Amino acid sequence: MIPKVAMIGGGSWATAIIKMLSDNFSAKEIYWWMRNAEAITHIQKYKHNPNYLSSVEVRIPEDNISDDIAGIIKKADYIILNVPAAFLKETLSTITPEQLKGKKIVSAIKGIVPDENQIIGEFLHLKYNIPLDDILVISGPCHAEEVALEKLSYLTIASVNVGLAGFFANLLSTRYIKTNVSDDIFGTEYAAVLKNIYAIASGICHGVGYGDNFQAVLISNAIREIKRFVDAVHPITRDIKESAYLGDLLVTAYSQFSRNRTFGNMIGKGYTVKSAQLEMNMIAEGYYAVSCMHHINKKYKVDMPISRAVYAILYEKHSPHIEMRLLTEQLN
Ligand SMILES: NC(=O)c1ccc[n+]([C@@H]2O[C@H](COP(=O)([O-])OP(=O)(O)OC[C@H]3O[C@@H](n4cnc5c(N)ncnc54)[C@H](O)[C@@H]3O)[C@@H](O)[C@H]2O)c1
Ligand SMILES: O=P(O)(O)OC[C@H](O)CO
Repeated sequence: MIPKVAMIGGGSWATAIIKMLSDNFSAKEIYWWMRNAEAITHIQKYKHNPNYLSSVEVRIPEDNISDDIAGIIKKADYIILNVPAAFLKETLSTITPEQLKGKKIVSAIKGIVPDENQIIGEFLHLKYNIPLDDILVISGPCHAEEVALEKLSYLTIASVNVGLAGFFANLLSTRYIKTNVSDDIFGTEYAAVLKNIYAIASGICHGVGYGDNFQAVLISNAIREIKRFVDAVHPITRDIKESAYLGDLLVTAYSQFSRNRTFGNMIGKGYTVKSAQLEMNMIAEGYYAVSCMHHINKKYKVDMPISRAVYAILYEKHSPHIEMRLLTEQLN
């Protein structure tokens, strides 16, 4: 049977994954939901997303693109969730567990559901009764902008059902996309959430004037912070140096394309949170994630000085200069 894959979300990562699915040679039907009706009309007419990665040619049938989320979900057996975590509940607000029953749900989101303080897999399992065996996670290191340029990139597909992860990985592989499979769904998700926070820290440091030497210290402390946290939440044997953990942290903390780093840089340079957000047409997930992590870590009590400093700057209005100066005393 030909797999039917639906993309939920119209941003840059959604556009990049649509490109991968289209460039992959195996037979499949692709459906695409986005909330912006004007963008849909534009894509149907001109074959390009007007708002994100507009150089990417969209080669799916016009009728397969719609703003009717229930209709799109009904047609597909693989549903890729790809809106920022802050909007996931709102996006799925009209969808019932019954409508998702029997479908494989793939999270391309790197964030935490606000209020629930749950990673996406947990949220899908608890709120929509999706069996863990039917949940998959797509992780990087991979930036949408480089996918658009067909720069060689590696993805990790995680699921407790590694056979399913392997099958789905084969739908994404192309000349420029290589895929790995992992069974560490919780560690992969949490590491992806945390690295956005450390990329904000990296941007703040750059913004207040620290150089590459200190940034290297910050990031080597950040990977240890990630390891402490994922080991506390889901203690299995894992190599934190694998690309899905360390690689994802490095690309987000150093890349010119990173929204989180760009956002942090603006905060370091003195922008308020609101003005930095207005300046960017894109979402820095780490801003929302650091607040959720602050609450989640009340339970685990893991030592996370970098995450705590970012929270203090973004949510308690502490001075980036002072907070980063205090942080330097805690790193090694
Ligand atoms: N861009 C990347 O390179 C990349 C890579 C890996 C993972 N991700 C993850 O993919 C997810 C989607 O991010 P993105 O990069 O595509 O986002 P983006 O910043 O490119 O686009 C923003 C998206 O948010 C949507 N949006 C904005 N306001 C909304 C609202 N009120 N309600 C519903 N939707 C709204 C927009 O329609 C658009 O789809 C995030 O979790 C991100 O961490 C992104
Ligand atoms: O790299 P950023 O900061 O654009 O974040 C988006 C995704 O989380 C990348 O993995």
